[in-house]
Amino acid sequence: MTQQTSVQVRHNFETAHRLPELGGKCVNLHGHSWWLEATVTAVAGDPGEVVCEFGALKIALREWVDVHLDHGAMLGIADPLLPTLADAGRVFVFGKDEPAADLPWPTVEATAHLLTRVTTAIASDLDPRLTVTHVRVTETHVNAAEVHTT
Ligand SMILES: Nc1nc2c(c(=O)[nH]1)N=C([C@H](O)[C@H](O)COP(=O)(O)OP(=O)(O)OP(=O)(O)O)CN2
Repeated sequence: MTQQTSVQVRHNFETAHRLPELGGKCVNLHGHSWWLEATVTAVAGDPGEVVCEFGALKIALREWVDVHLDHGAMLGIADPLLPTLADAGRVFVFGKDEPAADLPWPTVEATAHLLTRVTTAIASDLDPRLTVTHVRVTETHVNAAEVHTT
């Protein structure tokens, strides 16, 4: 029987986004208090073994989120507001900035995939045997997206 042990960390960020392709109220530039929950798994480790040290994982994850997203805006590359806002402060551009160059709009689903990639790179740097098995991104108290990897 293969056993897997996971650990989970959380981080929050205050970030605006705009989804003109969805229509309705999402065309307005608006902010959310986002939460990221990332689950990192060690495959077939010793049951007494530490999966990864929480501090190292959180420092790296918080740094990426805080430098790229926190108190900034997430916009799509095709957003007509981009030229106006690009030089006005922190703007993360979906459809352009890595690792979201293939994700055209900053939906909660795309944000979950972006943060899965970021967490995967960080976990891999800490220990190549780690995998990121679950990432949940919450944009409001009632809206969230999850990425599961197997
Ligand atoms: N599949 C998706 N649908 C929507 C997304 C998204 O990222 N993926 N995003 C939004 C908007 O960001 C919007 O802010 C949230 O929309 P909505 O839930 O409709 O609005 P409220 O937060 O005001 O929710 P209430 O339950 O009506 O209070 C929209 N859709």
